[in-house]
Amino acid sequence: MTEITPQPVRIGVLSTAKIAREKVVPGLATTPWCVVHGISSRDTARARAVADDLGIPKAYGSTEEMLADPEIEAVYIPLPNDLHVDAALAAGRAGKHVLLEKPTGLDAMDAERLLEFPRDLVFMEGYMVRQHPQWRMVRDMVRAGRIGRPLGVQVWFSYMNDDPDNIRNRPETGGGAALDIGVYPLVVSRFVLDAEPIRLVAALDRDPIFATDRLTSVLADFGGGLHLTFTVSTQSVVHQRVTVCGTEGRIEVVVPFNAPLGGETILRFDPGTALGDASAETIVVPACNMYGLQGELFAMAIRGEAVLPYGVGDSITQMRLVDAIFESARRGGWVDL
Ligand SMILES: NC(=O)C1=CN([C@@H]2O[C@H](COP(=O)(O)OP(=O)(O)OC[C@H]3O[C@@H](n4cnc5c(N)ncnc54)[C@H](OP(=O)(O)O)[C@@H]3O)[C@@H](O)[C@H]2O)C=CC1
Ligand SMILES: O=C1CO[C@H](CO)[C@@H](O)[C@@H]1O
Repeated sequence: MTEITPQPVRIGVLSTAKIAREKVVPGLATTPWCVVHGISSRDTARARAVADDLGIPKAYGSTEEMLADPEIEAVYIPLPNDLHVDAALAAGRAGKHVLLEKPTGLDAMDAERLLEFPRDLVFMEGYMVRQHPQWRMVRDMVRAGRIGRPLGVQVWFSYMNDDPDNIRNRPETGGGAALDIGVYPLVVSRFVLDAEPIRLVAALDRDPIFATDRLTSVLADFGGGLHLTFTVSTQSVVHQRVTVCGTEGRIEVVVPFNAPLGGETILRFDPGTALGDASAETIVVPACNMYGLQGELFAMAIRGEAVLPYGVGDSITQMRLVDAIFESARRGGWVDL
């Protein structure tokens, strides 16, 4: 049988962001479904230098220049969070499909503007964790009843970043723990539990200089005796771990969010018959590049070879949850969703 070679989707990368240079562009090179054809920057020389470095044919000195190029079919948007929605809408107006970095924008009102994104173009948000097989495995195990009746998800996710110039430490660029990483516990628990939170309560601590939330803890009630608890921090020892617990077992996701690219990852399944980790079984998840898998799904959807399970509606839901975190912290109580 002849194998059909896809016509690769020509993607333009909208900025020389660190995530683009270090992870997403190399990830996109792992799939035959797309090719990075151009990169733009506020600075033409920077775009050219990064293009040469990464083997990208075209470089542009502005977003507008790249969006005007008919050779670019789709764009990947790794801009500061406050620029996400405007850039996605501009790309849509130019007829380009969009892969938008998380979080969608600054808040739900910002995200709702994406309802104007053309329906005949593909829109995908870059929650790369949903493409990692380790999360598919966890969801399959939960669905198969391996942990009995699910009761809750517990998450810690933190890093140390005290650089005042970093977009994560600037309120005007959508900085802070909730927006940068609080979105991940929400997205993975909604993914593995196949359920939505009905209310939440949150506490947060703001950096006195940056004014961003640097330590944010949330209890989200999914109803029916199902809870998510998480803490995220931008100024803590680096750590990330997720435990999904049920009546008959628990699954620990050892590197849940920044899973190594091209390296194995580990899940631990523990039926809880002995204390500590004594009864835990180690499950090795084969190496993969989740940014490559994400780009492949995006490109396949553009070519009509895949249907995306999430669209703008899901992005708005995520941002409503983040809004509720801030509202709860402000009001000091439960917020119904
Ligand atoms: N999914 C994931 O794993 C990750 C996602 N992200 C997301 O990607 C996005 C970018 O993050 P990150 O790579 O850390 O950010 P960077 O600060 O490294 O990159 C942002 C880029 O945006 C461009 N830019 C345009 N206008 C501005 C402006 N006014 N201020 C600053 N930069 C501007 C700059 O590129 P230029 O100079 O070329 O114009 C800059 O390099 C964020 O939304 C973040 O949440 C980040 C890391 C991982
Ligand atoms: O989305 C992201 C992936 O994780 C990082 C933390 O380790 C974040 O800072 C980044 O924005």
